[in-house]
Amino acid sequence: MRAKKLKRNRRILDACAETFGLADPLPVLIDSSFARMALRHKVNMSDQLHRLLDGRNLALCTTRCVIKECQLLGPVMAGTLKVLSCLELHPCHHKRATTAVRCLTKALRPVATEPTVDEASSVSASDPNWRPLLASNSERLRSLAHELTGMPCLLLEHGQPLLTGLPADTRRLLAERRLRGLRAEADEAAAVAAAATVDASVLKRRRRRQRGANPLSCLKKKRKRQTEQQQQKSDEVHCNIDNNVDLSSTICRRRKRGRRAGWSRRPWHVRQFIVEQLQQQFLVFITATSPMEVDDDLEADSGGVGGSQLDDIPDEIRANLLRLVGSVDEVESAFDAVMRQPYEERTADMTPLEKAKFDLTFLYGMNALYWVYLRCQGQDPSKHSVRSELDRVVGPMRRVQAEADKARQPRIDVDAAKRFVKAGMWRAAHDKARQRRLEREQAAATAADEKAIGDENEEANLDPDESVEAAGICRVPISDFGNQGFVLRGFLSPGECQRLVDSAEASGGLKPTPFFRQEYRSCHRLVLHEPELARQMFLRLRPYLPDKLTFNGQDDPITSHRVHGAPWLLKGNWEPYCLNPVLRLCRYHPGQHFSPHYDGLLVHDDACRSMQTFMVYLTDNPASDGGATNFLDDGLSMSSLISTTESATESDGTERQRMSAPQSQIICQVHPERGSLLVFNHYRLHEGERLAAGVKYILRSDIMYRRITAAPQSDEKFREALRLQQEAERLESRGQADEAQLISGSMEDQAKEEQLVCRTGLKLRMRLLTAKEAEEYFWVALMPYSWTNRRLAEIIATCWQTRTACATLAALAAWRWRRPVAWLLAGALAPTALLHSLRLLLWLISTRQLPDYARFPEFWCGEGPNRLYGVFLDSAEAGQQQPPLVGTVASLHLDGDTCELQRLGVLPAYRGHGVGDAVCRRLMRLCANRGYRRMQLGTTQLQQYAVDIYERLGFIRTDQFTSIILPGVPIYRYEAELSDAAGPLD
Ligand SMILES: O=C(O)CCC(=O)C(=O)O
Ligand SMILES: [Fe+2]
Repeated sequence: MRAKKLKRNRRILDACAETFGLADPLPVLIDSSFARMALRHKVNMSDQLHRLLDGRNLALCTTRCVIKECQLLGPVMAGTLKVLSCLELHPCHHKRATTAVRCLTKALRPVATEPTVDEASSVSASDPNWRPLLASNSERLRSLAHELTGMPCLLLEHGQPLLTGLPADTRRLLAERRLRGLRAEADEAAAVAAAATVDASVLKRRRRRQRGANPLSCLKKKRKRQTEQQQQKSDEVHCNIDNNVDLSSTICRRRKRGRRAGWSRRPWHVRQFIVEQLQQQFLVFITATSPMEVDDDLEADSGGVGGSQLDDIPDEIRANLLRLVGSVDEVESAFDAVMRQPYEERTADMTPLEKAKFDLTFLYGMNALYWVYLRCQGQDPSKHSVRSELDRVVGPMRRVQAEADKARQPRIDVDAAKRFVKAGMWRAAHDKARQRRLEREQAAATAADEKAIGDENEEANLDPDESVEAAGICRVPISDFGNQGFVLRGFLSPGECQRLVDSAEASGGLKPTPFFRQEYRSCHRLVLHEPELARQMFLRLRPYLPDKLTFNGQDDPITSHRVHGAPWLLKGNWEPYCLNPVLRLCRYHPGQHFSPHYDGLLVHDDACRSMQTFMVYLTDNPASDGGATNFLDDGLSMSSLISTTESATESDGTERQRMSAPQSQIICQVHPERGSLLVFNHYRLHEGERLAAGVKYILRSDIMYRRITAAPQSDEKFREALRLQQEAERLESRGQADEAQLISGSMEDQAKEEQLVCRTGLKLRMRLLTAKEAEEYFWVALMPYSWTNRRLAEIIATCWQTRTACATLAALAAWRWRRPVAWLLAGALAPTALLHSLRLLLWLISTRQLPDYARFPEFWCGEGPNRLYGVFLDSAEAGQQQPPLVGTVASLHLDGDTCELQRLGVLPAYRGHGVGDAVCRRLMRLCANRGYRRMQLGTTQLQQYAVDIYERLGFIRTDQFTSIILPGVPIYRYEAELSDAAGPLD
């Protein structure tokens, strides 16, 4: 028999002996299924079981009822009967034979071990340690035996006897015993501490004793010659871990053999080990800190330590202790949840990706726990081999995450796109062209010229015969937009437009846009990836685009060029170089529209980004049918747009709500003309007007620009900071908080700041706080409240103070001159004043009780993607060491893919510059990049500045109510979709 197997069996039996004590000889109850198998495979039961069970003395026995049942089964069981008859009889007390299962179940029950006088047997059932092993090939019986005895069982598999593992209850019992042992040790330490001063050496010795290789390591161990002392030390560690479990070899074996059936049991030991170690540290710490008693139910209650003892511990230590106990509990319950189900069962329904994620997370979790353990020991885990172990796991985790991310980007409807291509109606022209070229070649007429034309169009998707060049593209300006917006009439030929429309319809992929409310956008869309078509359209467009755009970094680029972006990132010359190959084909039916918006932009990096929208109308829609593209004045409040939300009954009888711009806000209109191209800078507020009749199709893309001059040297640091910050955010949003922390840590302080220019050219420094900074800046969180407070006070001053003063004066007058009118006046004013004081009081109380207010540090400083992210703004006056804080904004994780914008506040002196818009837009992008799809917020009618900002940014009011705190003041709930906000930070 293999040594490993023997070792395992020995460990199991030792554990049983430690938990229950084992009788000698060890009774083995054999049932007919086991005996039958033994007979079939010619197994000598006493010999083989003796060897299997580590050479222990065994007493093989059976019961009368088992034999009786065999007799009843007749000649089939004759051989088995013979085998069973050779065994000793365990007294089963059944005067009338019962079924073997019932009899064995009773025999296995510890209470059934009382001997009877009349039944002589060599099996000593009077022994209090009498706890038999069941030998049975019946699974049902074995699981019953596990429950009743807590002992492992024996079975025969392919003629080989096997010992099953320890039942879960026994393992738990064993762990408790060990924990109790540890407590006793800790109590001893307490006694020593009480007798003399704290014996620091105890702690010191413990700390040294635990040092050693990471038992969770999967790396190959370096063979070292151990000194006697080291050997002793490692023995101690192993005896602390578990007499029977060598964790490193366990994990290694798992890696080598894959996940066999026994795998799921192993991490239980790991968990037990870590939990024990943490608790042990905790106990030792408490006993060493003060000579007090440690409550026996330490881990049972919430705090873990009795109230009176808690009082003796200094505040800062107490909080840490309680957190430690709480964390240990959490760890335990998390592991329990995972371990409750066998591995195979738990992962049965998982996709390979989910399975890989589960495995890696588990591995990462175990190593992370060991990291915690080392920290508890006072060691620096970053210098320990657990560090390399964690690093090693992170690589595959990243790859798995990258795969998962891919799955989360179902932007292009691949099937529809394939059908679009397959339908090939718009490619027909290309095939036709090729055919003609071949014919022409064959005819060898005007070979050189024609071949040149043919080559040019070889891969063309656009129709060479319907060349718009011939018809002439006509450039038409829009208002005073200049190069920032114009129309190219006849950009696509009618045939090209029709083929695009037909192919889109044939693909069946035109669907409502996901994540958008119908009130906001009701048209249908097909997203395509067509690099060749994009390339050809760009070649046609290129002559009409400026050769370069120049940003000097001084002027306000947003007003002069109307593109999104920070000036320091835009500074320099840019040239148009391609169209975004991701094309969006939209269809409007009567009643459908697209509310006022700014188009999203595509940023590859700081040298390559989109700046202009490319939009071709594929249909003619006369002005009387609506459906124009309206350019809007964005200097006006968005609230006017919201207020024009209207409800209309469409021709099909459906009732539709729609947000649209009022006439007064429209600067100019472009009516759809088949084949016309509309080019305009992204940062132009516009809308797709409601279509009244007919069908409208458009094809949309983005014009990409790239840098032609080097980025300014001085901005190197900023770019690096931006890259690091994005990387940290990416990691953090994937739950790799530790790594994100490392990256954040490597960012220099100054580099963490970004420059932001607001609408009126005001430059600000914007800062994303780290958890640590957030803790330090905690007080800042109160600012928006104090502003609200001030605003409220202003309101109240106009009524409450004046009314109180009036009421007091009236009362004085009435008292002095005894005028009934004054009495009446005082009586009328006093209750209103009282009511307002009451309101103020209520507001103050509720402010302090707001859940997010109370838990603010927790949100700011908690790990993981649920954190609240804050952006703080300083004025960026040159040379100012400590620039004043001018505003805050933050975001709070709500649930799933929804977050909440909170604490937007801009000092009154800085309002009206577009600061609020800029930071909110930035926050929306940050949140969208983190995977949030929706952002909600709550505000009141009193905060008109904020309301305007939200509405400008596309937030839609979803609810309105009044609360007891501010009676009569409407409270609004707003919501915005973030799906278009995602993208690299610019
Ligand atoms: O349909 C229109 O006229 C406007 C469409 C639009 O703005 C867009 O798709 O982004
Ligand atoms: Fe648009």
